[in-house]
Amino acid sequence: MAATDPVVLASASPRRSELLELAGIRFRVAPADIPEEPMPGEEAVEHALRLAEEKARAAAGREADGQFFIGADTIVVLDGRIMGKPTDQNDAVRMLTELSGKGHEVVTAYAVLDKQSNVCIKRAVRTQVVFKQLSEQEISDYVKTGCPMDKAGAYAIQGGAAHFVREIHGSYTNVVGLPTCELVETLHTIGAWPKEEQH
Ligand SMILES: Cc1cn([C@H]2C[C@H](O)[C@@H](COP(=O)(O)OP(=O)(O)OP(=O)(O)O)O2)c(=O)[nH]c1=O
Repeated sequence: MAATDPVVLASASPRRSELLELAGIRFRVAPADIPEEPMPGEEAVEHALRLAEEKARAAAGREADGQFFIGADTIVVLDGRIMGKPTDQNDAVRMLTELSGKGHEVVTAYAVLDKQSNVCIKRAVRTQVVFKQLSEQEISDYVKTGCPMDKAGAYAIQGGAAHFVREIHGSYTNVVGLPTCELVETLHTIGAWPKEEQH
């Protein structure tokens, strides 16, 4: 298989597709639906790395075509605790109330699997985010938009929660769902995306 074949993004996240498009990478989408509950005693970064690899391997196992598979997982970590997506609107209010006025970390792990050689490069990137103090009204208005429901930590930095963010240290795209600077480096390393294809 030629190294110029499109990579396969094992993700249903429209944000991840947009970020790959912006990076000029040729890809197609083959979502992987896997259970995302943390295992007992699993630490945050370990959890995200495991899910990223499982997503890449699930898509690779199912798809007849494709050599390089990208899986990713984004979580919000507050005081060492993992926040995934909210289960309902009350859960979203609870998460945003906890994040209000504090700093937290957004971890996105990705895995790039070469199906031919079974080489899998994994990496977790951390971004520090500080929220301003949020009022009950701000939280309730934001949750009513429905935007938090499919987002880790119940917020989208690229959407209606942009003005909640007082500080960000590290990769912005990592918070949105893929650390594209690091991912592009990994795609070069594994031979999935030759430099001459860059836009
Ligand atoms: C913190 C934050 C998360 N998110 C999103 C990125 C991810 O799509 C989502 C975290 O859920 P994930 O389980 O990482 O991804 P997903 O279920 O959307 O897609 P898939 O598993 O198929 O790859 O939260 C934002 O869009 N903006 C943000 O500011």
